Amino acid sequence: MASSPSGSGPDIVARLENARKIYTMGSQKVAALGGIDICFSKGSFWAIMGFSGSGKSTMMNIIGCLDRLTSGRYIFQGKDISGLNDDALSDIRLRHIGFIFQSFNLISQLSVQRNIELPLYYLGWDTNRSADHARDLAAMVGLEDRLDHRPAELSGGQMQRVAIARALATNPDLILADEPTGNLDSKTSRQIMELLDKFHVAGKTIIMVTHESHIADYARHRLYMKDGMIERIEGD
Ligand SMILES: Nc1ncnc2c1ncn2[C@@H]1O[C@H](COP(=O)(O)OP(=O)(O)OP(=O)(O)O)[C@@H](O)[C@H]1O
Repeated sequence: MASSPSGSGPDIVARLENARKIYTMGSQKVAALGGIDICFSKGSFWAIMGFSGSGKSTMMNIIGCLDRLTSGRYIFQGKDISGLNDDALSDIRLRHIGFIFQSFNLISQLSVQRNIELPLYYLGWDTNRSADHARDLAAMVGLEDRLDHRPAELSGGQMQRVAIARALATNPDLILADEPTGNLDSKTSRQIMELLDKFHVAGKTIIMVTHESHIADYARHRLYMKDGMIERIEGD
């Protein structure tokens, strides 16, 4: 089974159980997530869609360990991590999750190579080993001849390739992509999606938020959010 609201075992990367996130604004409460059950299997490729305010970012922030549930459980790699503190969550982010953002989020003062090496630096990798690995990753995304460039000297598509290489650097269990083609033209978007698809075919688990249905079509599962709930799931 590729995915389902229920499910357990080693083939599941991430699972939300009755996941609620309530924001309190004065006397008003907003259920950004209203009690969601969903499983993301290893090697699956998901697109999360839905209108503005439907809860997509909230769900990605929870899955990416950037925020905590108000109630319910978040099981990551078989472990309930709902109650972990900020340090433990940031350690999970560093070791197990790769992030790709619409605005690339590269460090402008650092070269392509140094940007890709950054998570390895935080993991304490030896300099030569991380330099070799960064060069291999740059080659995987077609940027082996841009290693010494700064982000400002790259096109948008090339910047997103650097971000993808950086997201892959630690060989994460999960890649989260937030509107990865939001700042790119249609041809470059296609190239970026083909690259992500290549990594999906190689076994990576990818969860992506997008507003664009032709981008969502690259995913094997499409999850539609509405008012903090899962409205429907399409795909095999
Ligand atoms: N920090 C916050 N404080 C209060 N309410 C919030 C907060 N973050 C989100 N919300 C509310 O939670 C609901 C879900 O927001 P969320 O950002 O998850 O939606 P979204 O689907 O990602 O929207 P968009 O497509 O516009 O990014 C919205 O009603 C929003 O106003």
